[in-house]
Amino acid sequence: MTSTDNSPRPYRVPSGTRDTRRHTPKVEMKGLYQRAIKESFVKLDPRIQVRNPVMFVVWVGTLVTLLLAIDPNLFGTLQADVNKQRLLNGLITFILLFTIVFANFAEAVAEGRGKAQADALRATRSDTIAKKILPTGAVQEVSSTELRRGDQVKVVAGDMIPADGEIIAGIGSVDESAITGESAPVLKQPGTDIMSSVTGGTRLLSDELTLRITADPGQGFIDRMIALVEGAERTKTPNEIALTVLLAVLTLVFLIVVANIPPITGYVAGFLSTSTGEQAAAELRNGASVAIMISLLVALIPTTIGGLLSAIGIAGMDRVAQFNVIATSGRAVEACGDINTLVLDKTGTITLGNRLAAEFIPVNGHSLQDVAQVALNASVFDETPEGRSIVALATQSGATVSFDPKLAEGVEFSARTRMSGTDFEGKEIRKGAVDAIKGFVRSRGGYVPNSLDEAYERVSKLGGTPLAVCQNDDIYGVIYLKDTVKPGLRERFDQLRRMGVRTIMLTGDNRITASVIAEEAGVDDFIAEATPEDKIEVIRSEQAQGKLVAMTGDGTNDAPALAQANVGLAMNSGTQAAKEAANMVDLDSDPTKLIDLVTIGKQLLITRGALTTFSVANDIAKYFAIIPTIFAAAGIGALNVMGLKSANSAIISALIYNALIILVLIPLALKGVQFRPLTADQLLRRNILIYGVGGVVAPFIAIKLIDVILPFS
Ligand SMILES: Nc1ncnc2c1ncn2[C@@H]1O[C@H](COP(=O)(O)OP(=O)(O)OP(=O)(O)O)[C@@H](O)[C@H]1O
Ligand SMILES: [K+]
Ligand SMILES: [Mg+2]
Repeated sequence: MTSTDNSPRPYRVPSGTRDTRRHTPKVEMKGLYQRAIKESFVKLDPRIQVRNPVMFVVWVGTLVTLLLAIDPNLFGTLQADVNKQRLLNGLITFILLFTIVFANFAEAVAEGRGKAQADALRATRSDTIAKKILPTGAVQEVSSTELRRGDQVKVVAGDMIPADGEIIAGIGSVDESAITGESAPVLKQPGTDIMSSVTGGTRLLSDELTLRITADPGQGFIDRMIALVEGAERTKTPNEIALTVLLAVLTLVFLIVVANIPPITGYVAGFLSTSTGEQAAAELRNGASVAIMISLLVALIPTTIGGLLSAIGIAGMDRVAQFNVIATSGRAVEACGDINTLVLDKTGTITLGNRLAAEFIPVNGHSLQDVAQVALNASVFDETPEGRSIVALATQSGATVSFDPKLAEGVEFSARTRMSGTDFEGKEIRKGAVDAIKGFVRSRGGYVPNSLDEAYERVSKLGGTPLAVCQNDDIYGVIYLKDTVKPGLRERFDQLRRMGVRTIMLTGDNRITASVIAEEAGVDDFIAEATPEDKIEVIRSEQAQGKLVAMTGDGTNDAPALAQANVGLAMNSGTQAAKEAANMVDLDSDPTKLIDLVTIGKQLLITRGALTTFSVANDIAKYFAIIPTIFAAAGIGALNVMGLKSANSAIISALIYNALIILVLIPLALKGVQFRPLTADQLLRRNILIYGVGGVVAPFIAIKLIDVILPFS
């Protein structure tokens, strides 16, 4: 028989700290910045700029100031030195151009990592020769691009797996480092939900597999990954659209404000020319020239957030990818940040998942040897890790299979019956959930001894899974399947609670076991004896209360629930059905990663909120810094609280600050603001305090400094 050493659910014990769980990017960072600098200029294309209303206003403004640098009197004669005006307008054009270039650079750097990753992936996707199995049974060598969904192929050790597929025969170890970056080989085998699917572009290291192809050319997992990391499918999320609309409205408001300044200054200048003199009036009219008004407009509209918005979104998806999770959309990543309820299954998610047989407990007057014997007979065909561990323990206890397996028939485990077993010579041998076996025995006129409940309670109170074993109507005993709660989970659930996320454990196991494990792991709630239908029902009822639900799963019977959840995280080791239903796939098959994803999603939302707050606060501060200086130039000095040198110096300083702040904030946009596990309300208050107040103060200080440094009079 197979040994139980190979636990098919790979699990790395979480260290609690994030960085060891994070994968170092597999991409070459060298050249990324050079490429981004080049891209920053390519992105000046108006067809790209027009997608971002705020930056497009800057783009149009740059064009107009460029024309004004060539002919300063384009919109009417100014009473000023033409060469001086030309120089000033040229300088403004230059700063505006770099405002756009810096914003482009932010986006290009954010995209760069994905592009490099896509190139690395593309290299693995080269055409390979596949051994196609013809209907006659003969094997024909064809190009992998000729394979279609439903074809069968043979793969031998050393071969590249030609396309995504489901194993129908054979067991083998696969090197999946091309997609996961993890060099340890992964054992693959058919039958069970777990580990039966393989990905095109990975390599078979040992043995031989027969596959059924599940994806047409260009539709495979790696193709999808390339499209995703490259951002080909990146569309604005609903949140991003809402924010873009808000920013466009703000831009319009400032456009109206700025457009009203020249009439006002013109009116005031009229007075000045008769009272103070013609010189002051001219100063004021020049101060409200078209080039200056464009500069003012750019300084006031939310260019900081407008320039960084897409970089923040791309970086969020990238952070998810660095955790080895493939998200199908930016929307899925954002949804993680809004999650209220996290649904986790017990076995393999909360516990280590290698439920191994630890003990046989006889009941009903049977001997230990009898239980081992019947348990072995019941498990001969059971390929689940539980089944194989029972075979191993029974064999250790000296039991041997007492019939010819060729004459017997296996009864596969199903989550609905919660039983599995063997039929031979008219005997029905079963093992399964205690309730299920009780029902089975009673329906055959059998009797349920009290000692069964004692054994059942003993195992359950230890947090173990009790399986009852019977032959026909006779209950033999209980198998104690031992499982361990993963270390460090309590802290992670506490953290989620502080973020306002409720955790629910779902299990097919009995109530006592469920409550013991729930207590030990520190989840908020649990549901025991859950059928696959119950899983969807739980998600639906949470959603009916207006909550956003996330769930992890790996089995085919998890697929409907994964599709129903707002965030469905499928394990890469799981079935194709689960992976297709989910909107995220974890390449490491570590279900607790959902906790990291919630953190990443929240951080994405907070980063966007923080930088929006900062940007708008900045613009308000700039308004009060610049407007008074324009009037001060005409001798209305009381308004110039900041004591800036001149109207021109104030404008240029503000513009330089406006461009540089984008560059300065790129690292923050890409890395995300510092994250604390707090509720949304607490985070909002914290953000307004730091980024709102900071956003008002920063420009005053920075503009004053630049003004002092600038060689203007
Ligand atoms: N191989 C098996 N043979 C017979 N019975 C089993 C087997 N595996 C599990 N059972 C019984 O069926 C119940 C449901 O198992 P299943 O693994 O489907 O649970 P689940 O719904 O996925 O929840 P979880 O994985 O969180 O425990 C188990 O609690 C156990 O009593
Ligand atoms: K601005
Ligand atoms: Mg399960």
